[in-house]
Amino acid sequence: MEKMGTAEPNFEQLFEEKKRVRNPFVPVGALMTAGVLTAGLISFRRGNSQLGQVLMRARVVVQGATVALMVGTAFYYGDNPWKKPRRPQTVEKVFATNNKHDTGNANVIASTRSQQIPGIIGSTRSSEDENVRKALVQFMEKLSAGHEQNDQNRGWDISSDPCNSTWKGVDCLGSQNVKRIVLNKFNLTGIFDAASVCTARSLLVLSLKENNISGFIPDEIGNCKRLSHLYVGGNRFTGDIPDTISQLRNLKRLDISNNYFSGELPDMSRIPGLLTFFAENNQLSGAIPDFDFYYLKEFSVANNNFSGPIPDVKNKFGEDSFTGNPGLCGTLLSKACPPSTPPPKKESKHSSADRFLIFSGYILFAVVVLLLFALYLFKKNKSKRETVNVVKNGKVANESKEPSSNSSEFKTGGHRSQYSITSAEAGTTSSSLVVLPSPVVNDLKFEDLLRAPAELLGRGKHGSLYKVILDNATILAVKRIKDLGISAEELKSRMQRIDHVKHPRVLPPVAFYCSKQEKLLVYAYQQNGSLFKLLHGSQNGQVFDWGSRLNVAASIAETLAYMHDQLQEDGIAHGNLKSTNILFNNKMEPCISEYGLKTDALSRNVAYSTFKLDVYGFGVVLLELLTGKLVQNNGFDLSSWVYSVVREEWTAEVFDRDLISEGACEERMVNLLLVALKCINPSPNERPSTNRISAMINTIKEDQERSITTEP
Ligand SMILES: Nc1ncnc2c1ncn2[C@@H]1O[C@H](COP(=O)(O)OP(=O)(O)OP(=O)(O)O)[C@@H](O)[C@H]1O
Repeated sequence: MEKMGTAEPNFEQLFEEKKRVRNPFVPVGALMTAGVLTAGLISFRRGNSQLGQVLMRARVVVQGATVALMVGTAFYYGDNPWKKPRRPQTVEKVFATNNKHDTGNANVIASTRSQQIPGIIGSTRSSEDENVRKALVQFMEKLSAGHEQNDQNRGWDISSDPCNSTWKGVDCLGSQNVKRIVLNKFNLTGIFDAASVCTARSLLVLSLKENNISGFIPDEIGNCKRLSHLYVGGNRFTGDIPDTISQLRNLKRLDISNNYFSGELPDMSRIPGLLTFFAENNQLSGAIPDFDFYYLKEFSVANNNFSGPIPDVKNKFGEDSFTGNPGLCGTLLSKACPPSTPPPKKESKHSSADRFLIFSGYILFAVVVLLLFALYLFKKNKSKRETVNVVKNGKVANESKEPSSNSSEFKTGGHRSQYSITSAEAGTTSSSLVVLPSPVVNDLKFEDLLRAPAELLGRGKHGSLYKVILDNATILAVKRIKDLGISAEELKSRMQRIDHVKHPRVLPPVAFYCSKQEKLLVYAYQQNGSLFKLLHGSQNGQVFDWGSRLNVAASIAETLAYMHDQLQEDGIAHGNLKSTNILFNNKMEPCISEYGLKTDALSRNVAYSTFKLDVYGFGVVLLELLTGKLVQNNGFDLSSWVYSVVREEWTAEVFDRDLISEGACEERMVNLLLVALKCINPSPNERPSTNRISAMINTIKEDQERSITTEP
């Protein structure tokens, strides 16, 4: 069930725009300055000295500043006049029409993207094509600068179609858009015009290995949003690796080895699912930044100038990956790190103006917090005087003697009645809240939950879900379960078992509460929403492409297989797997939520069938990914529709039209469909194990990867 609740960011914001700025305190600082100054001015002008009214006014102004802040932040994520280019722009922007693609303006991007879908807007599509062609020719001219033998640019000619002719190194992989550019050992001696090449927004693979290309990698590389493979190893690149590289959320393989890159690496942990990182033989320095070592398969930073401790590589990489960095220490290199030396600090890359804004941001932030705190104390005192807490039939209600506009403003728990628990219960059972070890909350009290305002997000068949904001601004999702049917002790051991198994892609409960009247499960709130929302919510013209869907399928299959393996003996399956229970964490990685809530798996037979139910649920998720259609009636409607279409041999009709327009490979989609059909087999015994499913999907993924990396 997907309804109500706060508006979630759209796909574009999540995947692309959101990460453009590293420090939001720059706009925050400036806007708060404006807000607080305006507050002061208003109060001063009206000559009002009553603390309450001044505070009230400040509050209004702060709210205004917050709105301005949101607008300002959106503005900042686009073309922000404060955001000065960090590094010299090596490539001038040539085509005015293309420049608008680089503005970061979501609307412009959305409209230009829709133009890329063949057949939607015919005439704009051809002018778009022409722009891409021009930009690509420009890219090649700059790459091959000064080489006579490169004339005719290896068939890269504005008058011909890159997908239909003789453009060397270009491949559209059966679609109408450029997907792969492989120019390895082309004796290229020019510079890398990322702004131009990234005009081809469908580009998945860019390989420039073993040439003599020099200069920087320009910031505009961040515009190649769909890039999954970037190989620039074996050139003469200099300068630092641009921060924008960490905006390439689809990047799987990155090779920058054997160049002259220097400076510090950006935060690579922001690229979820990076499989390869080769940076050996450069002059990179500073600490090795965070990587998602859980997923990395190949990694080397050997022969650079890195310093500080080697991060936890989860036993996946050995000494070879780190040798040749005299400043590095750690057990891998048999060189103990000095206990008191903190890891070298990253030097701030902000300009002094930025630093000033950040600093004033912090100060003003503190001032605003103090003001709000004073306001809070003032209101608390006031309400003590004016409000009587009346307990009726065990429910708490607020009754104001003198209802006023001011007092009503402070009844923030407007939705609270839906969530509130009898005061008698609150008073006697607070010790029953079990808080599991987690970085999300460490000292959560039952009273904190009761006190916090709650917003109903949805009412599913297993209960209701509330978004709860604690006093310290931590946001939680509290599931109020109906008919749990097990004792507090059983729930406790089940939750602790799930927590103990720990998989980074399973959202563990952070706390739970179980009494006769109430069963609550508390999770960290995931701002990025669910797979359901991504597939069926408003995407504002954004693309959830085949590669991303396949990654979600593979990742969930792998996670489910692990959980089933670990919890087989305990008989704990998920029990209610569906797209609303697949949530995206802050790195946009898909995570399984509400694992183990279905609690009727008590006998071996029932447990077995619950595991098979998970397989069915996963099959329906696969069908949703492939068809883009809504699930109703527990997936039964969707699976019977798919069966009927497949039986009549209209297989292509099954697939989401967005996938077809994107040019996704039909053979691989059919293969995934076959896996889905196996999973939804009406006979549970015929359904494959999750290990088998994961292996089958990985084969499709490898096949996909091979197809885009194989050189033409
Ligand atoms: N931890 C969370 N953070 C953010 N959103 C969440 C979280 N857990 C669930 N949601 C979302 O809140 C909405 C309501 O969740 P709820 O679990 O009530 O729905 P459901 O999965 O359809 O119900 P049920 O699990 O009872 O069948 C869903 O859209 C779900 O994706």
